[in-house]
Amino acid sequence: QGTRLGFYSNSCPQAESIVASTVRSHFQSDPSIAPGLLRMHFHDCFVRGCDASVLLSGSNSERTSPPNLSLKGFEVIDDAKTQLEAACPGIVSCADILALAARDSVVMTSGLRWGVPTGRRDGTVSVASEANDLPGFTDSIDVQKKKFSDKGLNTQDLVTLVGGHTIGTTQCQFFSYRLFNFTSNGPDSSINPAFVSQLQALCPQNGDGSRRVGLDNGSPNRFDTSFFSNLRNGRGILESDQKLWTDASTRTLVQRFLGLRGLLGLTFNAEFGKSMVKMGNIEVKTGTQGEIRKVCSVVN
Ligand code: HEM
Ligand SMILES: [Ca+2]
Ligand SMILES: [Ca+2]
Repeated sequence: QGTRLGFYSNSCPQAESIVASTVRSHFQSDPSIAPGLLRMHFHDCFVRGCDASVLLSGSNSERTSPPNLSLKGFEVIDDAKTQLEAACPGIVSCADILALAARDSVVMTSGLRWGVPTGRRDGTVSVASEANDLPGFTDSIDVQKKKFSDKGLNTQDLVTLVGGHTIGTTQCQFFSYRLFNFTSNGPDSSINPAFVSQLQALCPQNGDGSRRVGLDNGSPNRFDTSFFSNLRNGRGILESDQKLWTDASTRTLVQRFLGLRGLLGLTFNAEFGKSMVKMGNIEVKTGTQGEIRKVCSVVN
């Protein structure tokens, strides 16, 4: 693939521990950085590969595109980078810092640890319109599958990785349209009726669209299978999430994560690491491609 475990073991042996301690200390003062960093790595990898293009600032950069406006955790990456430049100048890429920080974020929320292959190099281009490669919350399962397969990820990777919504929050504006006049008969019928009223109370019509609600209403701070149980119970928050249950082709995978009788079980936390390694290798730059940025928000 071009990346490998322990790429920095000789050139910067403290690299992984510096990232881990930085993530831990920020997490202790603000736990919301864990879902923030996981989502940021996904948004990086789906646009020009995992090359830290998402971190570049500028008037027409990816950061200015709608799905990236609510990304969180840039200051964590900058903090880790500052420490790494002091310890091993010019060695550790921003793309690797982000990949490691995403893994450490899952560990902080009680997920299973996986080894992150490293050796990514940083890109020099970031274009807002390319964020179109990212899936949207109204996308059908066919479109979600297509956007993942375009990046070399299969249907199992899709269901597994969207399971990242077991932590973190969404703003009301991304799902409140499901609660009121979704059809002429009212709310989206795939939402459990008892849950509709709870969500209406959290996100009233004409209320503050930037208010935040847990994507996994059962355990928003814990990396577990509760997100998949919710889908089974009509308690998915995003339209795209609930469709993983309403569509037969992805429902079986959700059922396998839930260990439902008669199906070959799949262990979510173990599969998550495997799919993250695949996602983390999307179109990576290695060797002499790209550069090692000195500051993660600007090219050298
Ligand atoms: C069909 C694919 C996906 C769609 C449509 C989607 C959409 C969204 C949306 C709309 C939000 C709310 C953003 C906000 O309100 O700020 C969100 C949050 C989040 N997404 Fe996804 N997502 C998808 C896949 C993924 C994947 C593959 C991962 C990670 C592996 C991921 C990780 C997260 C996390 C952790 C959050 C919470 C962010 C926070 O609390 O700051 N998502 N996603
Ligand atoms: Ca990228
Ligand atoms: Ca959870």
